[in-house]
Amino acid sequence: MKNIKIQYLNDEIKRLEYIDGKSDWIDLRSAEKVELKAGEFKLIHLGVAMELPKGYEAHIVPRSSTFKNFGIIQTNHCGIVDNTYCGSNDWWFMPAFALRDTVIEINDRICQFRIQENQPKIAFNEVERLQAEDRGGIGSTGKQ
Ligand SMILES: O=c1ccn([C@H]2C[C@H](O)[C@@H](COP(=O)(O)OP(=O)(O)OP(=O)(O)O)O2)c(=O)[nH]1
Repeated sequence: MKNIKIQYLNDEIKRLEYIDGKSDWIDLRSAEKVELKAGEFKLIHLGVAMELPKGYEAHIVPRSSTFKNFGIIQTNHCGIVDNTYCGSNDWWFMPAFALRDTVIEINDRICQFRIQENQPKIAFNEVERLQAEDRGGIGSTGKQ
């Protein structure tokens, strides 16, 4: 079990819930009423800021139903919340692009997140030519 310090924007925001035994992804809600026209972009306030456990980051993705419900896509596809994004002004946002006119109400569940351990430290060792057997590049296994 990990404990996460969390700050909410106001009392109106429904509190986050970890639902044991279902999906371990946690739904995030819009903290504002958002009206977007087709083709508009907005960083939608998610109403939370968190101090993630040491050595963890968070990944934010849309819910599967988000496009059907709201006609928006998350422009960064997967948002990464770094461990250092942990202070009182470090609010979480969903960067959203509307493909149709849409209205998102306060507390609508628009995306989801989970925490994940940081990768190990990495050193890049440059070589002239890799010696491992190659796969023939992208698309080499065909269509079916
Ligand atoms: O969907 C997202 C993605 C990121 N963030 C926050 C957490 C993250 O730690 C910070 C910066 O994200 P990132 O490093 O991906 O963005 P950047 O464009 O490189 O901004 P910065 O200059 O702040 O690093 O923004 C969100 O709230 N939502």
